[in-house]
Amino acid sequence: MPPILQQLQQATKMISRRKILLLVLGCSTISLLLHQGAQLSWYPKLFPLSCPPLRESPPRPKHMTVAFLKTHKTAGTTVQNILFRFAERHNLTVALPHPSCEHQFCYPRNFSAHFVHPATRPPHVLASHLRFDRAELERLMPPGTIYITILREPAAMFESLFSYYNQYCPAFRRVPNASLEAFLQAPETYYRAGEHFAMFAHNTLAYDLGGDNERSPRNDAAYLAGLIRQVEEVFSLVMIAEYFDESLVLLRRLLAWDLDDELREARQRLLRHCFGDKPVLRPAAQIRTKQLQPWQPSRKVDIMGYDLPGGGGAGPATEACIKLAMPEVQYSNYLLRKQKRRVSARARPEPVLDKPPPRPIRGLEPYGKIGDVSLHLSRPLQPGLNATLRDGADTPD
Ligand SMILES: Nc1ncnc2c1ncn2[C@@H]1O[C@H](COP(=O)(O)OS(=O)(=O)O)[C@@H](OP(=O)(O)O)[C@H]1O
Repeated sequence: MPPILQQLQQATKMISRRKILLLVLGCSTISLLLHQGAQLSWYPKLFPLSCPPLRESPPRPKHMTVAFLKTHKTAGTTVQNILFRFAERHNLTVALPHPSCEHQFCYPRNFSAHFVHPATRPPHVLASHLRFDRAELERLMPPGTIYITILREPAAMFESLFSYYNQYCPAFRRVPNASLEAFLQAPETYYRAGEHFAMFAHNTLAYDLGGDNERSPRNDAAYLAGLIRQVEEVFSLVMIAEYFDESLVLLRRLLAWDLDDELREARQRLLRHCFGDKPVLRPAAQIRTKQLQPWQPSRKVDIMGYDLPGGGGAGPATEACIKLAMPEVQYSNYLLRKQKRRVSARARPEPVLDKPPPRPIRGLEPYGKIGDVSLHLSRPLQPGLNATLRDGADTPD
């Protein structure tokens, strides 16, 4: 090949190598800018391509109809307390058991709408223990109700059931020295299917969810798969006790409730004004404030709680603390009394007055006084308002 041609070939090779090198450099720079550009202060000026800031979507309205299936020993009381207090604050009706059903809607019977106290129907919120029955709950709750439940890792849950229902469940009562180890070594020695409260010793979660706790997944995998499918179909959220905080975040989002501030405020008030910075756990017998004594499943099991310093004493500050800290059984009773009064106030006919009432004096006590409201308000009272105001100042039994 003539030398000129050889030189030309070499020059072409050099140019292509340079081109490839430049191309590679160019690509790397663009890629670096695209991936790291956000951290470089000059990036937005060079590439004004970033998306416009997302416009904040308007807040969703709070969802006000909720049925929470409170399963046993799964941290459900905490959720129930949140729901009860939310309901009271928003003047919602809470479905509560008829007194003959105690505080668990006649558990272990299948839930029936007949178990609900008439003064608490139709409800917005339901959050007490019951055995799930979809058709009956749908008969009771308004259309559009969101269903929620909570589960817990079964071994921890069983341990909790064993100690709590030790004297309640016959299978546990038979175990010598109330020993969990002895029970676990030979459960069939102590367990009799079909006995009252037998479900606390065998597949409690399946039973609470309305399933058959005697069907073993080992012999009947299809049954269990079907039950799980039903649960997934009905419940919009299945909370998990081991992920309680995360579950609360999901609950709050699902219902569009703004719980953060309320929970933080309640906690601070409890610590600062009610129990002090280091609340002391006490056995129920040592809790002098009756409304704060937790419910005891038997004399042999001591469920602990908290007491107000000096047993509380009278006054609005004590009442506010009691309302915040009251365990669920007393709180259910308190809500029931309040809702019964609301219903009877609604049913009461307006009094027929011979003489018209004295004209209200404008400018005098514009906000009225609890217990003396009707004299000083410039507008006539709505039926039931007197009762509502008094309810706010009510002290539970
Ligand atoms: N936030 C949170 N996270 C995880 N675990 C929690 C929480 N709150 C309560 N608990 C534990 O739940 C057990 C009580 O459950 P319940 O409230 O459902 O009990 S009950 O069925 O109403 O009696 C009970 O379990 P044990 O202590 O193992 O008995 C509580 O300690």
